[in-house]
Amino acid sequence: MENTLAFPAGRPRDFVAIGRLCIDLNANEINRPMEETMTFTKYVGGSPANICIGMSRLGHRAAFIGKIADDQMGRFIRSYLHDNGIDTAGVTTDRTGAVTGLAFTEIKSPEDCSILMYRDNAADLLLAPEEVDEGLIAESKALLVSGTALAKSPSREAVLLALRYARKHGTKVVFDIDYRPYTWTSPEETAVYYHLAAEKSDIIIGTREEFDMLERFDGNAAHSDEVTAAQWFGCHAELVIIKHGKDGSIAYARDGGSHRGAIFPAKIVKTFGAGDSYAAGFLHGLMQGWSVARSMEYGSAAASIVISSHSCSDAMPTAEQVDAYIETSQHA
Ligand SMILES: Nc1ncnc2c1ncn2[C@@H]1O[C@H](COP(=O)(O)OP(=O)(O)OP(=O)(O)O)[C@@H](O)[C@H]1O
Ligand SMILES: O=C(O)C[C@@H](O)[C@H](O)C(=O)CO
Repeated sequence: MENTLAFPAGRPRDFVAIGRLCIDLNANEINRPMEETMTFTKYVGGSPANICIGMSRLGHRAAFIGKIADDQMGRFIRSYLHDNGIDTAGVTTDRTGAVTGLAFTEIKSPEDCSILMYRDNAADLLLAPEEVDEGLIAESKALLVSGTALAKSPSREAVLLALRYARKHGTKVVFDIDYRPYTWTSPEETAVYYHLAAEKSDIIIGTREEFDMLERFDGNAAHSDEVTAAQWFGCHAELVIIKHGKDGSIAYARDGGSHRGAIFPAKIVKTFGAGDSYAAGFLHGLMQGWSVARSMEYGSAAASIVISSHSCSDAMPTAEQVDAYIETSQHA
């Protein structure tokens, strides 16, 4: 299954992400409920932030468009992005007293993990359309849109404007559906706004459940991956990737090709972070011009590295780490 995606050439930046910047507080006392957890380790979090950090770790010139709180957590996030080589010129600071979203993670067992979200008055959802830098998008080969940023205004309008800029400048749009129920008011609202983004996207990545959210009004009652792919090829999509957890992933191309990606073995600490690291590894491969199958393999290896780690952002691997993981796994 060949990679026919033609990312625009000759641009100063490879990748720009728009959306959530938050803080992960991952339980240190794992394999127990959060009621029994007394200490946490702080990491930068937020799905698009994790993916952007992953892309930068893999050697890409990356930037972020978002909003942080005017407090210690906001300053920590900005410093971390900067220290990881990410251009933060597009990250604005809220001046209204908004706070940083917190993601408390509970690791009851390697397979039983959950996230307790504190998202009231989160700064990231206050990103306004006039704060979206058209030049950042025009100068980038790809724009990553993370679905949760569509959950509330004015972030919703900011994302829709970013999509317009991307289409105007030929910047490839990657829509990571990223459904997090805590921010939405209803599944119907979610489906309507997800649709507006998916219709303008070149690559759509999501789990089966996330596509079901997106396609709520589209009659895919059988939850068919093939029906999902065909629907989005009718819009702008060139690639549709459906993630299936430990059962791997499947990719469909507009030209009719498809490929089922396997997983790599992992000494799982926690399962979350798999999607973000998979997306970073997969997009890295596509932007290198690799085949879809090899890109999926890279994403899967990156995912296994991150789910074998305590953090998401901190654990995002370099290309050398992914290469070594693949090499070791193939000889195991
Ligand atoms: N238990 C596992 N073992 C090995 N690889 C896994 C496992 N779970 C997920 N992966 C890999 O990560 C990819 C994405 O995982 P998943 O389908 O859970 O996405 P997600 O739900 O978006 O992840 P997240 O939990 O970060 O939200 C899978 O397609 C697979 O390649
Ligand atoms: O995206 C979120 O809000 C949660 C993330 O911060 C966390 O790292 C995670 O769940 C990654 O998938």
